[in-house]
Amino acid sequence: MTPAISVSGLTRRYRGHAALDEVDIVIEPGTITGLLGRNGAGKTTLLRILAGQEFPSSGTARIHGAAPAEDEQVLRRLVFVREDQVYPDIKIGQALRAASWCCPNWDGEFASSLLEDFGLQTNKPVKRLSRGQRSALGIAIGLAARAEVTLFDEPYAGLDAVARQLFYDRLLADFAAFPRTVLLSTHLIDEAAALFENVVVIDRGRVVLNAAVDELRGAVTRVSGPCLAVDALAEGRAVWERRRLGSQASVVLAGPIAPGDREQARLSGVDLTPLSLQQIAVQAAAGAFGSAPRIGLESGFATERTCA
Ligand SMILES: Nc1ncnc2c1ncn2[C@@H]1O[C@H](COP(=O)(O)OP(=O)(O)OP(=O)(O)O)[C@@H](O)[C@H]1O
Repeated sequence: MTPAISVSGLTRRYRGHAALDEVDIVIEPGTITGLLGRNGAGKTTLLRILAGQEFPSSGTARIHGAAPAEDEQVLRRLVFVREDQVYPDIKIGQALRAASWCCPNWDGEFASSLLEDFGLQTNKPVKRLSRGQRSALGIAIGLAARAEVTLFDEPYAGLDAVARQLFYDRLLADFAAFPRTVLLSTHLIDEAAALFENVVVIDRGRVVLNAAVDELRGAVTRVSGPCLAVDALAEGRAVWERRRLGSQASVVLAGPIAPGDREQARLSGVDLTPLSLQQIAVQAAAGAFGSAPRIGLESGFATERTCA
Protein backbone atom coordinates (compact mmCIF):
# COMPACT_ATOMS: atom_id res chain seq x y z
CA MET A 1 0.00 0.00 0.00
CA THR A 2 1.28 3.48 -0.83
CA PRO A 3 2.04 5.32 2.43
CA ALA A 4 -0.16 8.32 3.20
CA ILE A 5 2.97 10.35 3.94
CA SER A 6 6.51 9.48 2.98
CA VAL A 7 9.49 11.68 3.50
CA SER A 8 12.95 10.69 2.37
CA GLY A 9 16.27 12.44 2.95
CA LEU A 10 14.30 15.65 3.47
CA THR A 11 16.49 18.67 4.17
CA ARG A 12 15.46 22.31 4.41
CA ARG A 13 18.16 24.92 4.92
CA TYR A 14 17.66 28.57 5.74
CA ARG A 15 20.86 30.50 5.06
CA GLY A 16 23.03 27.54 5.94
CA HIS A 17 20.97 26.53 9.00
CA ALA A 18 19.30 23.12 8.59
CA ALA A 19 15.71 23.36 9.88
CA LEU A 20 15.30 19.76 8.64
CA ASP A 21 18.28 17.48 8.16
CA GLU A 22 17.93 14.22 6.20
CA VAL A 23 14.52 13.38 7.63
CA ASP A 24 13.00 9.99 6.76
CA ILE A 25 9.44 9.26 7.86
CA VAL A 26 6.78 6.87 6.57
CA ILE A 27 3.21 7.16 7.84
CA GLU A 28 0.62 4.55 6.91
CA PRO A 29 -2.94 5.58 6.02
CA GLY A 30 -5.55 5.56 8.77
CA THR A 31 -3.29 6.46 11.68
CA ILE A 32 -2.95 9.40 14.06
CA THR A 33 0.67 10.39 14.61
CA GLY A 34 1.99 12.88 17.15
CA LEU A 35 4.73 15.17 15.84
CA LEU A 36 6.73 16.23 18.88
CA GLY A 37 9.83 18.26 19.58
CA ARG A 38 11.13 21.38 21.26
CA ASN A 39 10.70 24.93 19.98
CA GLY A 40 12.51 25.36 16.70
CA ALA A 41 12.89 21.59 16.19
CA GLY A 42 11.53 21.71 12.63
CA LYS A 43 7.91 20.55 13.05
CA THR A 44 6.24 23.48 11.26
CA THR A 45 8.82 23.35 8.47
CA LEU A 46 8.00 19.68 7.91
CA LEU A 47 4.24 20.31 7.93
CA ARG A 48 4.58 23.28 5.57
CA ILE A 49 6.54 21.15 3.10
CA LEU A 50 3.92 18.39 3.32
CA ALA A 51 1.22 21.00 2.67
CA GLY A 52 3.07 22.31 -0.40
CA GLN A 53 3.70 25.70 1.23
CA GLU A 54 7.47 25.28 1.36
CA PHE A 55 10.07 23.64 -0.87
CA PRO A 56 12.71 21.24 0.37
CA SER A 57 16.38 22.06 -0.21
CA SER A 58 16.87 18.37 -1.01
CA GLY A 59 15.09 15.07 -0.53
CA THR A 60 11.45 14.27 -1.19
CA ALA A 61 8.08 14.60 0.52
CA ARG A 62 5.12 12.65 -0.84
CA ILE A 63 1.41 12.60 0.00
CA HIS A 64 -0.13 9.36 -1.28
CA GLY A 65 2.86 9.06 -3.58
CA ALA A 66 2.67 12.56 -5.13
CA ALA A 67 4.69 15.71 -4.48
CA PRO A 68 2.37 18.26 -2.80
CA ALA A 69 4.06 21.36 -4.24
CA GLU A 70 3.76 20.04 -7.80
CA ASP A 71 0.35 18.39 -7.82
CA GLU A 72 -2.85 20.37 -7.22
CA GLN A 73 -4.88 17.19 -6.88
CA VAL A 74 -2.85 16.28 -3.80
CA LEU A 75 -3.73 19.58 -2.15
CA ARG A 76 -7.42 18.73 -2.44
CA ARG A 77 -6.76 15.58 -0.46
CA LEU A 78 -5.21 17.38 2.50
CA VAL A 79 -6.05 20.05 5.00
CA PHE A 80 -3.47 22.02 6.98
CA VAL A 81 -4.58 23.75 10.17
CA ARG A 82 -1.98 26.00 11.72
CA GLU A 83 -1.78 27.97 14.90
CA ASP A 84 -1.24 31.32 13.22
CA GLN A 85 -3.84 30.92 10.47
CA VAL A 86 -4.62 34.32 8.91
CA TYR A 87 -8.17 34.85 7.62
CA PRO A 88 -9.40 37.58 5.28
CA ASP A 89 -11.99 40.04 6.63
CA ILE A 90 -14.95 37.64 6.51
CA LYS A 91 -17.55 36.09 8.79
CA ILE A 92 -17.33 32.59 10.23
CA GLY A 93 -20.06 31.31 7.90
CA GLN A 94 -18.13 32.62 4.88
CA ALA A 95 -14.93 30.97 6.11
CA LEU A 96 -16.77 27.65 6.31
CA ARG A 97 -18.29 28.12 2.85
CA ALA A 98 -14.85 28.83 1.37
CA ALA A 99 -13.49 25.71 3.08
CA SER A 100 -16.37 23.61 1.71
CA TRP A 101 -15.41 24.58 -1.87
CA CYS A 102 -11.85 23.33 -1.39
CA CYS A 103 -12.62 20.10 0.49
CA PRO A 104 -14.32 17.32 -1.46
CA ASN A 105 -15.27 15.41 1.73
CA TRP A 106 -16.63 18.49 3.53
CA ASP A 107 -19.46 17.74 5.98
CA GLY A 108 -21.52 20.90 6.57
CA GLU A 109 -23.64 19.37 9.33
CA PHE A 110 -20.58 18.28 11.23
CA ALA A 111 -19.09 21.77 10.81
CA SER A 112 -22.28 23.31 12.26
CA SER A 113 -22.29 20.94 15.22
CA LEU A 114 -18.62 21.77 15.90
CA LEU A 115 -19.40 25.50 15.82
CA GLU A 116 -22.15 24.86 18.35
CA ASP A 117 -19.80 22.79 20.52
CA PHE A 118 -17.29 25.65 20.57
CA GLY A 119 -19.95 28.36 20.99
CA LEU A 120 -19.23 30.10 17.66
CA GLN A 121 -21.90 31.92 15.62
CA THR A 122 -21.73 31.95 11.83
CA ASN A 123 -22.50 35.70 11.58
CA LYS A 124 -19.53 36.74 13.71
CA PRO A 125 -16.59 38.37 11.87
CA VAL A 126 -13.44 36.26 12.19
CA LYS A 127 -11.35 39.32 13.09
CA ARG A 128 -13.50 39.84 16.22
CA LEU A 129 -12.77 36.35 17.54
CA SER A 130 -10.49 35.78 20.52
CA ARG A 131 -7.31 33.76 19.97
CA GLY A 132 -8.94 30.62 21.38
CA GLN A 133 -12.08 31.12 19.27
CA ARG A 134 -9.95 31.50 16.15
CA SER A 135 -8.22 28.23 17.04
CA ALA A 136 -11.64 26.60 17.51
CA LEU A 137 -12.65 27.79 14.03
CA GLY A 138 -9.48 26.25 12.56
CA ILE A 139 -10.17 23.00 14.34
CA ALA A 140 -13.79 22.95 13.12
CA ILE A 141 -12.59 23.46 9.54
CA GLY A 142 -9.84 20.84 9.92
CA LEU A 143 -12.23 18.22 11.25
CA ALA A 144 -15.23 18.94 9.00
CA ALA A 145 -12.93 18.81 5.94
CA ARG A 146 -12.48 15.06 6.56
CA ALA A 147 -9.42 15.29 4.32
CA GLU A 148 -7.55 12.06 3.65
CA VAL A 149 -4.47 13.69 5.15
CA THR A 150 -5.09 16.13 8.01
CA LEU A 151 -2.17 18.20 9.26
CA PHE A 152 -2.62 20.06 12.55
CA ASP A 153 0.19 22.37 13.64
CA GLU A 154 -0.35 23.14 17.34
CA PRO A 155 -3.95 23.95 16.47
CA TYR A 156 -5.11 24.98 19.91
CA ALA A 157 -3.34 28.21 20.87
CA GLY A 158 -5.45 29.98 23.47
CA LEU A 159 -8.00 27.15 23.74
CA ASP A 160 -9.07 26.38 27.30
CA ALA A 161 -8.81 22.87 28.76
CA VAL A 162 -12.51 22.09 28.19
CA ALA A 163 -12.33 23.12 24.53
CA ARG A 164 -9.12 21.12 24.05
CA GLN A 165 -10.79 18.02 25.47
CA LEU A 166 -13.71 18.66 23.12
CA PHE A 167 -11.25 18.73 20.23
CA TYR A 168 -9.67 15.41 21.29
CA ASP A 169 -13.09 13.78 21.76
CA ARG A 170 -14.50 14.99 18.44
CA LEU A 171 -11.32 14.03 16.58
CA LEU A 172 -11.32 10.49 18.00
CA ALA A 173 -15.04 9.93 17.40
CA ASP A 174 -14.92 11.26 13.84
CA PHE A 175 -11.69 9.39 13.09
CA ALA A 176 -13.37 6.14 14.21
CA ALA A 177 -16.30 6.79 11.83
CA PHE A 178 -14.20 8.22 8.97
CA PRO A 179 -10.62 6.96 9.27
CA ARG A 180 -7.96 9.20 7.74
CA THR A 181 -4.33 10.07 8.30
CA VAL A 182 -3.71 12.69 10.94
CA LEU A 183 -0.37 14.28 11.79
CA LEU A 184 -0.65 16.54 14.83
CA SER A 185 2.16 18.65 16.18
CA THR A 186 1.81 19.52 19.85
CA HIS A 187 3.67 20.50 22.99
CA LEU A 188 0.83 19.18 25.19
CA ILE A 189 2.11 15.65 24.87
CA ASP A 190 0.60 13.80 27.82
CA GLU A 191 -2.72 15.53 27.29
CA ALA A 192 -2.87 14.40 23.66
CA ALA A 193 -1.15 11.02 24.19
CA ALA A 194 -4.37 8.99 24.06
CA LEU A 195 -4.88 10.12 20.45
CA PHE A 196 -1.62 8.80 19.09
CA GLU A 197 -0.85 5.45 17.54
CA ASN A 198 2.67 6.60 16.65
CA VAL A 199 4.96 9.42 17.64
CA VAL A 200 7.77 11.10 15.77
CA VAL A 201 10.11 13.26 17.84
CA ILE A 202 12.25 15.79 15.98
CA ASP A 203 15.18 17.59 17.50
CA ARG A 204 17.30 20.18 15.71
CA GLY A 205 15.93 19.02 12.37
CA ARG A 206 16.58 15.32 12.88
CA VAL A 207 14.25 12.48 13.79
CA VAL A 208 15.35 11.22 17.21
CA LEU A 209 12.48 8.85 17.90
CA ASN A 210 9.92 7.22 15.62
CA ALA A 211 7.91 4.56 17.39
CA ALA A 212 4.50 3.07 18.06
CA VAL A 213 3.02 4.42 21.29
CA ASP A 214 2.15 0.87 22.40
CA GLU A 215 5.82 0.01 22.08
CA LEU A 216 6.73 2.94 24.33
CA ARG A 217 4.03 2.55 26.98
CA GLY A 218 5.58 1.17 30.16
CA ALA A 219 8.76 0.36 28.27
CA VAL A 220 10.92 3.08 29.76
CA THR A 221 11.36 3.20 33.53
CA ARG A 222 13.01 5.51 36.02
CA VAL A 223 14.79 3.41 38.63
CA SER A 224 15.72 5.24 41.82
CA GLY A 225 17.04 4.20 45.19
CA PRO A 226 20.28 3.12 46.88
CA CYS A 227 23.14 3.53 44.43
CA LEU A 228 24.47 -0.03 44.49
CA ALA A 229 20.99 -1.54 44.15
CA VAL A 230 20.23 0.75 41.20
CA ASP A 231 23.50 -0.22 39.55
CA ALA A 232 22.71 -3.90 40.03
CA LEU A 233 19.38 -3.47 38.24
CA ALA A 234 20.93 -1.42 35.43
CA GLU A 235 23.73 -3.92 34.83
CA GLY A 236 23.94 -4.83 31.14
CA ARG A 237 20.88 -2.77 30.17
CA ALA A 238 20.28 0.23 27.92
CA VAL A 239 20.58 3.28 30.18
CA TRP A 240 19.39 6.65 28.88
CA GLU A 241 20.23 8.82 31.82
CA ARG A 242 22.16 8.53 35.09
CA ARG A 243 21.98 10.77 38.13
CA ARG A 244 23.62 10.43 41.50
CA LEU A 245 22.97 12.30 44.72
CA GLY A 246 25.11 11.05 47.62
CA SER A 247 24.28 7.41 48.31
CA GLN A 248 21.15 7.57 46.10
CA ALA A 249 21.03 7.15 42.33
CA SER A 250 18.47 7.32 39.58
CA VAL A 251 18.73 5.90 36.07
CA VAL A 252 16.34 5.67 33.15
CA LEU A 253 16.18 2.17 31.69
CA ALA A 254 14.79 1.20 28.29
CA GLY A 255 13.03 -2.11 27.74
CA PRO A 256 10.73 -4.23 29.88
CA ILE A 257 11.54 -4.97 33.53
CA ALA A 258 11.25 -8.72 34.22
CA PRO A 259 9.16 -9.89 37.22
CA GLY A 260 12.35 -11.15 38.92
CA ASP A 261 13.93 -7.69 38.60
CA ARG A 262 10.77 -6.07 40.00
CA GLU A 263 10.99 -8.32 43.03
CA GLN A 264 14.70 -7.54 43.41
CA ALA A 265 13.85 -3.81 43.23
CA ARG A 266 11.16 -4.16 45.90
CA LEU A 267 13.47 -6.06 48.26
CA SER A 268 16.30 -3.56 47.87
CA GLY A 269 14.14 -0.43 48.32
CA VAL A 270 14.34 0.67 44.68
CA ASP A 271 11.42 2.59 43.12
CA LEU A 272 10.35 1.78 39.55
CA THR A 273 8.36 4.55 37.82
CA PRO A 274 7.30 4.23 34.16
CA LEU A 275 8.03 7.35 32.10
CA SER A 276 5.09 9.15 30.50
CA LEU A 277 5.10 9.83 26.77
CA GLN A 278 6.08 13.43 27.51
CA GLN A 279 9.04 12.32 29.62
CA ILE A 280 10.11 9.90 26.89
CA ALA A 281 9.93 12.70 24.32
CA VAL A 282 12.05 14.91 26.58
CA GLN A 283 14.62 12.14 26.94
CA ALA A 284 14.63 11.63 23.19
CA ALA A 285 15.16 15.34 22.53
CA ALA A 286 17.94 15.34 25.12
CA GLY A 287 19.81 12.86 22.98
CA ALA A 288 19.14 9.57 24.77
CA PHE A 289 18.80 7.82 21.43
CA GLY A 290 21.65 9.33 19.45
CA SER A 291 20.47 10.66 16.09
CA ALA A 292 19.72 7.74 13.80
CA PRO A 293 16.58 8.11 11.68
CA ARG A 294 14.72 5.05 13.07
CA ILE A 295 15.72 4.40 16.61
CA GLY A 296 14.71 1.47 18.72
CA LEU A 297 14.20 1.71 22.44
CA GLU A 298 17.29 -0.25 23.39
CA SER A 299 19.88 2.02 21.86
CA GLY A 300 21.17 3.56 25.10
CA PHE A 301 24.42 2.44 26.62
CA ALA A 302 25.21 0.84 29.94
CA THR A 303 28.95 0.97 29.77
CA GLU A 304 29.69 2.76 33.03
CA ARG A 305 28.34 2.26 36.55
CA THR A 306 26.66 5.03 38.51
CA CYS A 307 28.39 4.22 41.82
CA ALA A 308 31.90 3.52 40.58
N1 LIG B 1 11.40 31.28 6.91
C1 LIG B 1 12.42 31.01 7.72
N2 LIG B 1 13.59 31.68 7.62
C2 LIG B 1 14.63 31.40 8.42
N3 LIG B 1 14.61 30.44 9.38
C3 LIG B 1 13.47 29.74 9.54
C4 LIG B 1 12.32 29.99 8.72
N4 LIG B 1 11.34 29.12 9.11
C5 LIG B 1 11.85 28.38 10.13
N5 LIG B 1 13.13 28.75 10.37
C6 LIG B 1 14.03 28.15 11.38
O1 LIG B 1 13.95 26.76 11.24
C7 LIG B 1 13.97 26.11 12.50
C8 LIG B 1 12.74 25.24 12.65
O2 LIG B 1 11.60 26.08 12.75
P1 LIG B 1 10.13 25.46 12.87
O3 LIG B 1 9.17 26.61 12.85
O4 LIG B 1 9.96 24.41 11.86
O5 LIG B 1 10.17 24.80 14.35
P2 LIG B 1 9.01 24.18 15.23
O6 LIG B 1 9.46 22.83 15.64
O7 LIG B 1 7.70 24.26 14.52
O8 LIG B 1 9.02 25.14 16.49
P3 LIG B 1 7.85 25.60 17.51
O9 LIG B 1 7.51 24.38 18.34
O10 LIG B 1 8.51 26.67 18.32
O11 LIG B 1 6.70 26.10 16.70
C9 LIG B 1 14.07 27.24 13.54
O12 LIG B 1 15.41 27.38 13.90
C10 LIG B 1 13.56 28.44 12.79
O13 LIG B 1 14.15 29.63 13.29
